[in-house]
Amino acid sequence: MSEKVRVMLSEEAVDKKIQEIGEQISRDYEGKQVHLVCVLKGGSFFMCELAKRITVPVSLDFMSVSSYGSETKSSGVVRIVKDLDEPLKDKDVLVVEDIIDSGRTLSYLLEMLRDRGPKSLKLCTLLDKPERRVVDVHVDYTCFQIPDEFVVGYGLDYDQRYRNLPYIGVVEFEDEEVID
Ligand SMILES: O=P(O)(O)OC[C@H]1O[C@H](OP(=O)(O)OP(=O)(O)O)[C@H](O)[C@@H]1O
Ligand code: HPA
Ligand SMILES: [Mg+2]
Repeated sequence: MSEKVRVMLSEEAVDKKIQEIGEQISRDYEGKQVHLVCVLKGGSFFMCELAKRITVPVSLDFMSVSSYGSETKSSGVVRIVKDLDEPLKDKDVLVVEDIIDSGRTLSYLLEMLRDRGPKSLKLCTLLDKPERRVVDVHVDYTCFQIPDEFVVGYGLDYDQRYRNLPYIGVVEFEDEEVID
């Protein structure tokens, strides 16, 4: 089997939308400092691009939770692999994710972060696959709603590969040509 990636959202389309969302966040948080919480690894590319486009003061922190392993669907088990360095008490926290799929990861995470006493807690995602939702999650900022296809690029992986693609694509599998 060989793989190729079909483009779903071009680099230009993604960049343009991140700029728009960055401007919207800058307006909504005017006069405040926004504390971005990146969910590793998937959220890292989006978080960096988004942070560059926010014009109010920004601070950053990172956490890592694991729910998928090398599978293409959620196991439903969410495990904290790396916790945040800083407390969230009285901060205006914006969680930054690459994708909301079943909603299991974020519903678990938001509940846990809310217990830490942030002044406000909002969620921003690059991609949302509403058809796949199993657990309800309120998303404050969504760049793109996409159909139920397994996507890669801009931080999203297939078995840890393709995160570095500067666009969103779909991996297509093809049979190798048989050479005799
Ligand atoms: O809505 P859900 O069904 O819970 O799926 C979304 C989560 O799954 C992926 O992370 P993954 O656990 O694969 O880790 P990664 O970010 O390191 O790739 C993705 O980055 C989201 O965090
Ligand atoms: O479509 C996806 N691609 C990569 N990782 C994911 N995690 C949940 N959904 C996806
Ligand atoms: Mg992943």
